[in-house]
Amino acid sequence: FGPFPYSATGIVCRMTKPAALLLNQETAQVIQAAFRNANFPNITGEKSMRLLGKVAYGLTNIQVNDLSIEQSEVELREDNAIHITIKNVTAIFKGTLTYGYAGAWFLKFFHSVDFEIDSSIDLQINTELRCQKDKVAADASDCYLAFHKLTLHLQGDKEPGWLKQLFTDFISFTLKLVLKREVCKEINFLAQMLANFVQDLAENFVQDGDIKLDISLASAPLIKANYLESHHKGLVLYKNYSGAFSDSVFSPSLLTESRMLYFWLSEHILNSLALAAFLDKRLVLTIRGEKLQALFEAEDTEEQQKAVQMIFQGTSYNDSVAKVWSLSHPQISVQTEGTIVKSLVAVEVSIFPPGEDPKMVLYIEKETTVTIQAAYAEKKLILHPVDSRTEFKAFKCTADPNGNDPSLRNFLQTIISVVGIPEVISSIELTLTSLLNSKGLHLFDIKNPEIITREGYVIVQLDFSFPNHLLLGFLEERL
Ligand SMILES: CCc1cc(Oc2ccnc(N(Cc3cccc(OC(F)(F)C(F)F)c3)C[C@@H](O)C(F)(F)F)n2)ccc1Cl
Repeated sequence: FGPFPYSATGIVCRMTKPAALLLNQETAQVIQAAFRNANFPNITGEKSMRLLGKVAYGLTNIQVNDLSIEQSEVELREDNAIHITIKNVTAIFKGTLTYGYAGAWFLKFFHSVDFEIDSSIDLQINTELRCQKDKVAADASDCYLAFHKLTLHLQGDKEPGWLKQLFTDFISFTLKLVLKREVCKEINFLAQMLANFVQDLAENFVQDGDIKLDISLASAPLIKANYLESHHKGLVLYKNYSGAFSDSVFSPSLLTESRMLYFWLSEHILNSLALAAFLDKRLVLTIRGEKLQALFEAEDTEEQQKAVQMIFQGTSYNDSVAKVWSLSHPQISVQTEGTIVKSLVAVEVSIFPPGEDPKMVLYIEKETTVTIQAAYAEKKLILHPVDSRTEFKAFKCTADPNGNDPSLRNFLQTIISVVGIPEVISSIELTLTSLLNSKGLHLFDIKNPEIITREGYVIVQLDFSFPNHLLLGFLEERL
Protein backbone atom coordinates (compact mmCIF):
# COMPACT_ATOMS: atom_id res chain seq x y z
CA PHE A 1 0.00 0.00 0.00
CA GLY A 2 2.98 2.41 0.01
CA PRO A 3 3.19 5.23 2.59
CA PHE A 4 0.12 5.81 4.73
CA PRO A 5 -2.12 7.96 2.52
CA TYR A 6 -1.77 11.46 3.93
CA SER A 7 -3.78 12.71 0.95
CA ALA A 8 -6.15 14.70 3.19
CA THR A 9 -3.12 16.50 4.61
CA GLY A 10 -2.23 19.86 3.12
CA ILE A 11 -0.06 21.11 5.98
CA VAL A 12 2.21 19.30 8.44
CA CYS A 13 3.66 21.07 11.48
CA ARG A 14 6.63 19.40 13.18
CA MET A 15 7.95 20.60 16.51
CA THR A 16 11.26 18.96 17.46
CA LYS A 17 12.77 18.22 20.89
CA PRO A 18 14.77 21.52 20.98
CA ALA A 19 11.48 23.42 20.58
CA ALA A 20 9.85 21.31 23.30
CA LEU A 21 12.80 22.03 25.63
CA LEU A 22 12.49 25.76 24.98
CA LEU A 23 8.72 25.73 25.49
CA ASN A 24 9.30 23.70 28.66
CA GLN A 25 11.00 26.75 30.16
CA GLU A 26 7.53 28.31 30.16
CA THR A 27 6.06 25.27 31.95
CA ALA A 28 6.98 26.76 35.34
CA GLN A 29 4.69 29.74 34.67
CA VAL A 30 1.84 27.44 33.68
CA ILE A 31 2.27 25.31 36.83
CA GLN A 32 2.40 28.44 38.99
CA ALA A 33 -0.83 29.62 37.39
CA ALA A 34 -2.34 26.20 38.06
CA PHE A 35 -1.51 26.35 41.76
CA ARG A 36 -2.75 29.92 42.03
CA ASN A 37 -5.93 29.24 40.08
CA ALA A 38 -6.82 26.07 41.93
CA ASN A 39 -9.56 26.73 44.46
CA PHE A 40 -9.18 24.49 47.48
CA PRO A 41 -12.42 23.56 49.27
CA ASN A 42 -12.61 23.65 53.04
CA ILE A 43 -11.55 20.40 54.64
CA THR A 44 -13.62 19.48 57.67
CA GLY A 45 -13.92 16.32 59.62
CA GLU A 46 -13.93 14.81 63.06
CA LYS A 47 -11.96 12.14 64.77
CA SER A 48 -12.54 10.55 68.13
CA MET A 49 -9.38 10.75 70.16
CA ARG A 50 -8.51 8.64 73.17
CA LEU A 51 -8.42 11.30 75.87
CA LEU A 52 -10.26 14.12 74.17
CA GLY A 53 -13.35 12.39 72.89
CA LYS A 54 -14.66 13.51 69.51
CA VAL A 55 -12.51 16.24 67.98
CA ALA A 56 -13.89 18.32 65.12
CA TYR A 57 -11.54 20.19 62.83
CA GLY A 58 -11.75 22.42 59.73
CA LEU A 59 -9.10 23.80 57.38
CA THR A 60 -10.68 26.86 55.71
CA ASN A 61 -9.71 29.35 52.97
CA ILE A 62 -6.64 27.38 52.01
CA GLN A 63 -4.42 29.40 49.66
CA VAL A 64 -1.07 28.94 48.01
CA ASN A 65 1.44 31.53 49.05
CA ASP A 66 5.00 31.16 47.89
CA LEU A 67 5.63 28.71 45.14
CA SER A 68 9.05 27.93 43.75
CA ILE A 69 9.73 25.60 40.85
CA GLU A 70 13.30 24.50 40.22
CA GLN A 71 13.63 22.58 36.99
CA SER A 72 11.15 20.69 34.89
CA GLU A 73 12.05 18.00 32.40
CA VAL A 74 10.09 17.23 29.28
CA GLU A 75 10.20 13.94 27.40
CA LEU A 76 8.41 13.06 24.15
CA ARG A 77 7.16 9.48 24.41
CA GLU A 78 6.34 7.32 21.41
CA ASP A 79 3.08 6.29 23.08
CA ASN A 80 1.75 9.70 22.08
CA ALA A 81 2.39 11.39 25.41
CA ILE A 82 4.47 14.34 26.55
CA HIS A 83 5.92 13.52 29.99
CA ILE A 84 6.71 16.53 32.16
CA THR A 85 8.52 15.86 35.44
CA ILE A 86 8.94 18.67 37.95
CA LYS A 87 10.92 17.92 41.07
CA ASN A 88 10.96 19.79 44.40
CA VAL A 89 8.18 22.27 43.93
CA THR A 90 8.13 24.04 47.30
CA ALA A 91 4.79 25.57 48.17
CA ILE A 92 3.53 27.23 51.33
CA PHE A 93 -0.21 26.90 51.91
CA LYS A 94 -1.88 29.27 54.32
CA GLY A 95 -5.31 29.15 55.89
CA THR A 96 -7.23 28.88 59.15
CA LEU A 97 -7.47 25.77 61.27
CA THR A 98 -10.49 25.53 63.52
CA TYR A 99 -10.63 22.68 65.96
CA GLY A 100 -12.53 21.80 69.07
CA TYR A 101 -14.02 19.04 71.06
CA ALA A 102 -16.97 18.43 73.29
CA GLY A 103 -15.24 17.36 76.51
CA ALA A 104 -16.61 14.66 78.79
CA TRP A 105 -18.38 17.30 80.84
CA PHE A 106 -20.09 18.80 77.74
CA LEU A 107 -17.47 21.47 77.76
CA LYS A 108 -17.55 22.87 74.23
CA PHE A 109 -14.11 24.13 73.30
CA PHE A 110 -13.47 25.61 69.90
CA HIS A 111 -10.33 27.38 68.80
CA SER A 112 -9.22 28.74 65.47
CA VAL A 113 -5.69 29.55 64.56
CA ASP A 114 -3.95 30.55 61.34
CA PHE A 115 -1.70 27.93 59.90
CA GLU A 116 1.08 27.59 57.36
CA ILE A 117 1.88 24.32 55.69
CA ASP A 118 5.35 23.82 54.25
CA SER A 119 5.33 21.39 51.40
CA SER A 120 7.72 19.92 48.89
CA ILE A 121 6.05 18.26 45.95
CA ASP A 122 7.13 16.27 42.88
CA LEU A 123 4.82 16.66 39.89
CA GLN A 124 4.45 14.16 37.05
CA ILE A 125 2.21 15.25 34.19
CA ASN A 126 1.73 12.92 31.21
CA THR A 127 -0.13 14.91 28.57
CA GLU A 128 -1.68 13.14 25.60
CA LEU A 129 -2.36 15.04 22.39
CA ARG A 130 -5.51 13.83 20.73
CA CYS A 131 -7.70 14.74 17.79
CA GLN A 132 -11.06 15.90 19.16
CA LYS A 133 -13.63 17.46 16.83
CA ASP A 134 -10.81 17.90 14.27
CA LYS A 135 -8.78 19.98 16.74
CA VAL A 136 -5.74 19.36 18.89
CA ALA A 137 -6.94 18.28 22.35
CA ALA A 138 -4.51 18.10 25.26
CA ASP A 139 -5.43 15.54 27.92
CA ALA A 140 -3.31 16.02 31.05
CA SER A 141 -5.53 13.98 33.35
CA ASP A 142 -2.66 11.52 33.89
CA CYS A 143 -1.22 13.73 36.63
CA TYR A 144 0.47 12.84 39.91
CA LEU A 145 1.63 14.82 42.95
CA ALA A 146 4.13 13.19 45.31
CA PHE A 147 4.50 14.97 48.67
CA HIS A 148 7.97 14.83 50.17
CA LYS A 149 7.10 17.07 53.00
CA LEU A 150 3.88 18.44 54.44
CA THR A 151 4.45 20.11 57.80
CA LEU A 152 1.91 22.12 59.70
CA HIS A 153 2.96 25.31 61.49
CA LEU A 154 0.36 26.90 63.73
CA GLN A 155 0.45 30.61 64.47
CA GLY A 156 1.87 31.47 67.86
CA ASP A 157 3.55 28.86 69.92
CA LYS A 158 0.55 27.10 71.46
CA GLU A 159 0.73 24.02 69.33
CA PRO A 160 -1.00 21.20 71.14
CA GLY A 161 1.01 18.14 70.36
CA TRP A 162 -2.07 16.04 69.89
CA LEU A 163 -3.27 18.38 67.10
CA LYS A 164 -0.05 18.11 65.16
CA GLN A 165 -0.25 14.38 65.60
CA LEU A 166 -3.81 14.43 64.31
CA PHE A 167 -2.72 16.50 61.35
CA THR A 168 0.25 14.32 60.54
CA ASP A 169 -1.55 11.02 60.91
CA PHE A 170 -4.92 11.93 59.56
CA ILE A 171 -5.70 15.37 58.20
CA SER A 172 -2.72 15.50 55.86
CA PHE A 173 -4.02 12.42 54.05
CA THR A 174 -7.21 14.26 53.09
CA LEU A 175 -5.24 17.42 52.34
CA LYS A 176 -2.98 15.56 49.87
CA LEU A 177 -6.02 14.16 48.08
CA VAL A 178 -7.60 17.61 47.80
CA LEU A 179 -4.40 19.32 46.65
CA LYS A 180 -3.72 16.65 44.01
CA ARG A 181 -7.29 16.73 42.74
CA GLU A 182 -7.51 20.52 42.50
CA VAL A 183 -3.99 21.15 41.14
CA CYS A 184 -4.25 18.38 38.52
CA LYS A 185 -7.73 19.57 37.53
CA GLU A 186 -6.35 23.07 36.96
CA ILE A 187 -3.30 21.79 35.05
CA ASN A 188 -5.57 19.76 32.78
CA PHE A 189 -7.77 22.79 32.25
CA LEU A 190 -4.79 25.02 31.40
CA ALA A 191 -3.34 22.41 29.03
CA GLN A 192 -6.57 22.46 27.05
CA MET A 193 -6.71 26.25 27.23
CA LEU A 194 -3.19 26.40 25.74
CA ALA A 195 -4.17 24.00 22.94
CA ASN A 196 -7.24 26.14 22.18
CA PHE A 197 -5.10 29.29 22.35
CA VAL A 198 -2.64 27.95 19.78
CA GLN A 199 -5.49 26.72 17.59
CA ASP A 200 -7.25 30.11 17.70
CA LEU A 201 -4.00 32.00 17.12
CA ALA A 202 -3.21 29.71 14.21
CA GLU A 203 -6.70 30.00 12.70
CA ASN A 204 -6.51 33.78 12.93
CA PHE A 205 -3.06 33.61 11.38
CA VAL A 206 -4.24 31.76 8.30
CA GLN A 207 -7.27 33.92 7.57
CA ASP A 208 -7.68 37.27 5.86
CA GLY A 209 -11.11 38.62 4.97
CA ASP A 210 -13.13 36.05 3.04
CA ILE A 211 -10.09 33.86 2.44
CA LYS A 212 -9.17 31.31 5.11
CA LEU A 213 -7.31 28.08 5.48
CA ASP A 214 -9.07 25.18 7.18
CA ILE A 215 -6.33 23.96 9.50
CA SER A 216 -8.42 21.39 11.31
CA LEU A 217 -6.60 18.14 11.92
CA ALA A 218 -6.50 15.49 9.23
CA SER A 219 -5.32 12.91 11.76
CA ALA A 220 -4.30 12.70 15.41
CA PRO A 221 -1.01 14.40 16.32
CA LEU A 222 1.96 12.05 16.22
CA ILE A 223 4.61 11.97 18.94
CA LYS A 224 8.01 10.42 18.30
CA ALA A 225 11.05 10.49 20.57
CA ASN A 226 12.54 13.57 18.88
CA TYR A 227 9.54 15.47 17.59
CA LEU A 228 5.80 15.90 17.61
CA GLU A 229 3.86 16.41 14.43
CA SER A 230 0.36 17.60 13.56
CA HIS A 231 -1.31 16.98 10.18
CA HIS A 232 -3.79 19.58 9.02
CA LYS A 233 -6.26 19.56 6.13
CA GLY A 234 -5.02 22.86 4.71
CA LEU A 235 -8.18 23.40 2.66
CA VAL A 236 -8.66 26.89 1.24
CA LEU A 237 -12.12 28.29 2.03
CA TYR A 238 -13.38 31.30 0.09
CA LYS A 239 -16.98 32.40 0.57
CA ASN A 240 -18.85 29.25 -0.48
CA TYR A 241 -15.92 27.91 -2.54
CA SER A 242 -13.80 25.29 -0.82
CA GLY A 243 -10.73 23.83 -2.43
CA ALA A 244 -10.64 20.14 -3.29
CA PHE A 245 -8.33 17.78 -1.41
CA SER A 246 -4.83 17.67 -2.79
CA ASP A 247 -3.14 14.52 -3.96
CA SER A 248 0.35 15.58 -2.93
CA VAL A 249 1.73 13.08 -0.45
CA PHE A 250 3.61 13.95 2.72
CA SER A 251 6.11 11.49 4.11
CA PRO A 252 7.96 11.96 7.42
CA SER A 253 11.35 11.66 5.74
CA LEU A 254 10.74 14.97 3.94
CA LEU A 255 11.46 16.78 7.21
CA THR A 256 14.66 16.58 9.21
CA GLU A 257 15.00 17.06 12.97
CA SER A 258 17.72 19.67 13.21
CA ARG A 259 15.53 22.80 13.34
CA MET A 260 12.95 23.61 16.01
CA LEU A 261 9.89 24.05 13.85
CA TYR A 262 8.86 22.81 10.39
CA PHE A 263 5.86 23.55 8.23
CA TRP A 264 5.32 21.37 5.18
CA LEU A 265 2.82 22.93 2.73
CA SER A 266 1.56 21.19 -0.41
CA GLU A 267 1.71 23.31 -3.61
CA HIS A 268 -2.04 22.75 -3.92
CA ILE A 269 -2.55 25.19 -1.05
CA LEU A 270 -0.63 27.96 -2.84
CA ASN A 271 -2.60 27.26 -6.00
CA SER A 272 -5.94 27.40 -4.18
CA LEU A 273 -4.89 30.59 -2.37
CA ALA A 274 -4.04 32.16 -5.75
CA LEU A 275 -7.48 31.18 -7.04
CA ALA A 276 -9.17 32.63 -3.94
CA ALA A 277 -7.15 35.86 -4.25
CA PHE A 278 -8.13 36.05 -7.94
CA LEU A 279 -11.84 35.47 -7.15
CA ASP A 280 -11.56 38.08 -4.39
CA LYS A 281 -10.31 40.59 -6.99
CA ARG A 282 -7.06 41.09 -5.09
CA LEU A 283 -4.80 40.51 -8.11
CA VAL A 284 -5.05 44.11 -9.33
CA LEU A 285 -2.31 46.73 -9.19
CA THR A 286 -2.66 50.43 -10.02
CA ILE A 287 0.51 52.36 -10.87
CA ARG A 288 0.51 56.13 -11.20
CA GLY A 289 2.68 59.25 -10.73
CA GLU A 290 6.40 58.80 -10.20
CA LYS A 291 6.06 55.02 -9.97
CA LEU A 292 4.69 55.12 -13.51
CA GLN A 293 7.45 57.47 -14.56
CA ALA A 294 10.07 55.15 -13.09
CA LEU A 295 8.64 52.34 -15.17
CA PHE A 296 8.55 54.22 -18.46
CA GLU A 297 11.83 56.05 -17.93
CA ALA A 298 13.85 53.17 -16.49
CA GLU A 299 16.28 53.50 -19.35
CA ASP A 300 16.88 56.79 -21.06
CA THR A 301 17.13 55.90 -24.76
CA GLU A 302 15.97 57.51 -27.95
CA GLU A 303 13.50 54.66 -28.48
CA GLN A 304 12.14 55.20 -24.98
CA GLN A 305 11.54 58.92 -25.46
CA LYS A 306 9.75 58.30 -28.75
CA ALA A 307 7.56 55.62 -27.18
CA VAL A 308 6.68 57.80 -24.15
CA GLN A 309 5.75 60.64 -26.47
CA MET A 310 3.53 58.37 -28.57
CA ILE A 311 1.76 56.86 -25.59
CA PHE A 312 1.30 59.82 -23.22
CA GLN A 313 1.09 62.55 -25.93
CA GLY A 314 2.56 65.08 -23.51
CA THR A 315 0.12 64.26 -20.68
CA SER A 316 1.95 64.35 -17.35
CA TYR A 317 2.44 61.14 -15.38
CA ASN A 318 0.23 62.58 -12.65
CA ASP A 319 -2.62 62.51 -15.16
CA SER A 320 -1.85 58.95 -16.24
CA VAL A 321 -2.59 55.55 -14.73
CA ALA A 322 -1.42 52.03 -15.51
CA LYS A 323 -3.57 49.13 -14.33
CA VAL A 324 -2.14 45.61 -14.15
CA TRP A 325 -4.36 42.60 -13.40
CA SER A 326 -4.68 38.85 -13.84
CA LEU A 327 -7.20 37.88 -16.48
CA SER A 328 -7.34 34.27 -15.27
CA HIS A 329 -6.62 32.26 -12.12
CA PRO A 330 -2.80 32.15 -11.82
CA GLN A 331 -1.42 28.61 -11.92
CA ILE A 332 1.14 28.00 -9.16
CA SER A 333 3.48 25.03 -9.14
CA VAL A 334 6.50 24.45 -6.93
CA GLN A 335 9.86 23.13 -8.07
CA THR A 336 13.36 23.05 -6.61
CA GLU A 337 14.21 26.21 -8.57
CA GLY A 338 11.39 28.07 -6.84
CA THR A 339 7.67 28.78 -7.02
CA ILE A 340 6.47 29.07 -10.60
CA VAL A 341 3.56 31.46 -11.19
CA LYS A 342 1.90 31.40 -14.60
CA SER A 343 -0.78 33.95 -15.34
CA LEU A 344 -2.43 35.77 -18.25
CA VAL A 345 -1.80 39.42 -17.29
CA ALA A 346 -3.38 42.58 -18.77
CA VAL A 347 -1.70 46.00 -18.65
CA GLU A 348 -3.82 49.03 -19.47
CA VAL A 349 -2.54 52.62 -19.59
CA SER A 350 -5.04 55.48 -19.54
CA ILE A 351 -4.42 59.22 -19.62
CA PHE A 352 -6.59 62.01 -18.21
CA PRO A 353 -5.53 65.15 -20.12
CA PRO A 354 -6.82 68.18 -18.14
CA GLY A 355 -10.10 69.42 -19.59
CA GLU A 356 -10.44 66.38 -21.89
CA ASP A 357 -12.17 63.00 -21.47
CA PRO A 358 -9.96 60.21 -20.14
CA LYS A 359 -8.76 57.84 -22.83
CA MET A 360 -7.22 54.40 -22.85
CA VAL A 361 -3.99 54.68 -24.82
CA LEU A 362 -2.44 51.24 -24.35
CA TYR A 363 -3.64 47.69 -23.73
CA ILE A 364 -1.43 44.62 -23.60
CA GLU A 365 -2.13 41.00 -22.70
CA LYS A 366 0.76 38.73 -21.91
CA GLU A 367 1.10 35.20 -20.66
CA THR A 368 3.73 35.62 -17.96
CA THR A 369 5.60 32.80 -16.23
CA VAL A 370 7.79 33.84 -13.30
CA THR A 371 9.95 31.66 -11.03
CA ILE A 372 10.12 33.19 -7.57
CA GLN A 373 12.35 32.33 -4.60
CA ALA A 374 11.09 33.43 -1.18
CA ALA A 375 13.01 34.29 1.96
CA TYR A 376 12.18 35.91 5.31
CA ALA A 377 14.62 38.32 6.90
CA GLU A 378 14.42 41.34 9.21
CA LYS A 379 10.73 40.55 9.73
CA LYS A 380 10.08 41.00 6.01
CA LEU A 381 9.06 38.54 3.31
CA ILE A 382 11.44 38.76 0.34
CA LEU A 383 10.28 37.54 -3.08
CA HIS A 384 13.06 37.26 -5.64
CA PRO A 385 12.23 36.56 -9.32
CA VAL A 386 14.96 34.27 -10.63
CA ASP A 387 13.50 33.77 -14.09
CA SER A 388 10.63 35.22 -16.11
CA ARG A 389 9.32 34.72 -19.59
CA THR A 390 6.40 36.42 -21.29
CA GLU A 391 4.45 35.85 -24.45
CA PHE A 392 2.40 38.56 -26.19
CA LYS A 393 -1.26 37.64 -26.38
CA ALA A 394 -2.87 40.91 -27.43
CA PHE A 395 -1.76 44.45 -28.08
CA LYS A 396 -3.61 47.72 -28.75
CA CYS A 397 -2.15 51.20 -28.85
CA THR A 398 -4.13 54.25 -29.96
CA ALA A 399 -0.91 55.93 -31.08
CA ASP A 400 -0.15 52.99 -33.38
CA PRO A 401 -3.55 51.47 -34.21
CA ASN A 402 -2.42 48.83 -36.65
CA GLY A 403 0.63 48.01 -34.52
CA ASN A 404 3.17 48.22 -37.26
CA ASP A 405 5.76 50.10 -35.18
CA PRO A 406 8.11 47.35 -33.94
CA SER A 407 10.19 49.74 -31.81
CA LEU A 408 7.15 50.51 -29.62
CA ARG A 409 6.45 46.81 -29.06
CA ASN A 410 10.09 46.07 -28.30
CA PHE A 411 10.19 48.96 -25.85
CA LEU A 412 7.04 47.74 -24.07
CA GLN A 413 8.35 44.18 -24.03
CA THR A 414 11.51 45.41 -22.34
CA ILE A 415 9.93 47.59 -19.65
CA ILE A 416 7.33 44.97 -18.75
CA SER A 417 9.98 42.31 -18.29
CA VAL A 418 12.75 44.48 -16.86
CA VAL A 419 10.76 46.74 -14.53
CA GLY A 420 7.08 45.73 -14.76
CA ILE A 421 7.38 42.21 -13.33
CA PRO A 422 9.78 43.25 -10.50
CA GLU A 423 7.40 46.10 -9.64
CA VAL A 424 4.44 43.69 -9.39
CA ILE A 425 6.48 41.25 -7.29
CA SER A 426 7.71 43.93 -4.90
CA SER A 427 4.14 45.09 -4.38
CA ILE A 428 3.07 41.48 -3.61
CA GLU A 429 6.04 41.28 -1.23
CA LEU A 430 4.96 44.42 0.64
CA THR A 431 1.32 43.28 0.79
CA LEU A 432 2.20 39.84 2.17
CA THR A 433 4.70 41.29 4.66
CA SER A 434 2.11 43.69 6.07
CA LEU A 435 -0.41 40.82 6.19
CA LEU A 436 2.03 38.63 8.16
CA ASN A 437 2.87 41.48 10.52
CA SER A 438 -0.79 42.34 11.00
CA LYS A 439 -1.07 38.77 12.34
CA GLY A 440 1.70 39.40 14.84
CA LEU A 441 4.40 37.33 13.15
CA HIS A 442 6.90 40.11 13.87
CA LEU A 443 6.28 39.55 17.60
CA PHE A 444 7.89 36.13 17.35
CA ASP A 445 11.66 35.99 17.51
CA ILE A 446 12.25 33.81 14.47
CA LYS A 447 15.82 32.65 13.90
CA ASN A 448 17.28 31.90 10.49
CA PRO A 449 14.06 30.84 8.75
CA GLU A 450 14.53 28.82 5.54
CA ILE A 451 11.92 28.58 2.80
CA ILE A 452 12.71 25.48 0.74
CA THR A 453 10.81 24.56 -2.42
CA ARG A 454 10.72 21.07 -3.86
CA GLU A 455 8.55 19.42 -6.51
CA GLY A 456 4.99 19.69 -5.23
CA TYR A 457 5.61 21.22 -1.79
CA VAL A 458 7.21 24.00 0.25
CA ILE A 459 9.00 23.52 3.58
CA VAL A 460 9.42 26.41 6.01
CA GLN A 461 11.89 25.54 8.76
CA LEU A 462 13.08 27.77 11.56
CA ASP A 463 14.29 28.17 15.13
CA PHE A 464 12.61 30.55 17.50
CA SER A 465 13.10 32.05 20.91
CA PHE A 466 9.99 32.37 22.89
CA PRO A 467 8.70 35.90 23.55
CA ASN A 468 7.53 35.05 27.04
CA HIS A 469 5.23 38.05 27.14
CA LEU A 470 3.17 36.04 24.64
CA LEU A 471 2.60 33.23 27.15
CA LEU A 472 2.45 35.61 30.12
CA GLY A 473 -0.20 37.62 28.32
CA PHE A 474 -2.18 34.46 27.79
CA LEU A 475 -1.86 33.41 31.43
CA GLU A 476 -2.68 36.88 32.76
CA GLU A 477 -5.94 36.73 30.82
CA ARG A 478 -6.60 33.43 32.53
CA LEU A 479 -5.73 34.38 36.08
C1 LIG B 1 0.34 29.40 12.03
C2 LIG B 1 1.09 28.11 12.11
C3 LIG B 1 0.18 27.01 11.63
C4 LIG B 1 -0.66 26.39 12.53
C5 LIG B 1 -1.52 25.40 12.07
O1 LIG B 1 -2.46 24.83 12.87
C6 LIG B 1 -2.19 24.41 14.11
C7 LIG B 1 -3.27 24.17 14.95
C8 LIG B 1 -2.99 23.68 16.23
N1 LIG B 1 -1.72 23.48 16.63
C9 LIG B 1 -0.74 23.73 15.75
N2 LIG B 1 0.55 23.51 16.14
C10 LIG B 1 1.62 23.85 15.21
C11 LIG B 1 2.10 25.23 15.53
C12 LIG B 1 3.43 25.43 15.64
C13 LIG B 1 3.90 26.71 15.91
C14 LIG B 1 3.04 27.76 16.05
C15 LIG B 1 1.68 27.51 15.94
O2 LIG B 1 0.72 28.43 16.04
C16 LIG B 1 0.93 29.64 16.73
F1 LIG B 1 -0.21 29.85 17.36
F2 LIG B 1 1.97 29.64 17.55
C17 LIG B 1 1.12 30.69 15.63
F3 LIG B 1 -0.02 30.67 14.93
F4 LIG B 1 1.19 31.86 16.21
C18 LIG B 1 1.20 26.24 15.69
C19 LIG B 1 0.86 22.85 17.36
C20 LIG B 1 0.65 21.36 17.00
O3 LIG B 1 1.68 20.96 16.11
C21 LIG B 1 0.76 20.55 18.27
F5 LIG B 1 1.96 20.80 18.83
F6 LIG B 1 -0.19 20.96 19.11
F7 LIG B 1 0.63 19.28 17.98
N3 LIG B 1 -0.92 24.21 14.50
C22 LIG B 1 -1.50 24.97 10.76
C23 LIG B 1 -0.69 25.61 9.85
C24 LIG B 1 0.15 26.62 10.28
CL1 LIG B 1 1.18 27.40 9.12
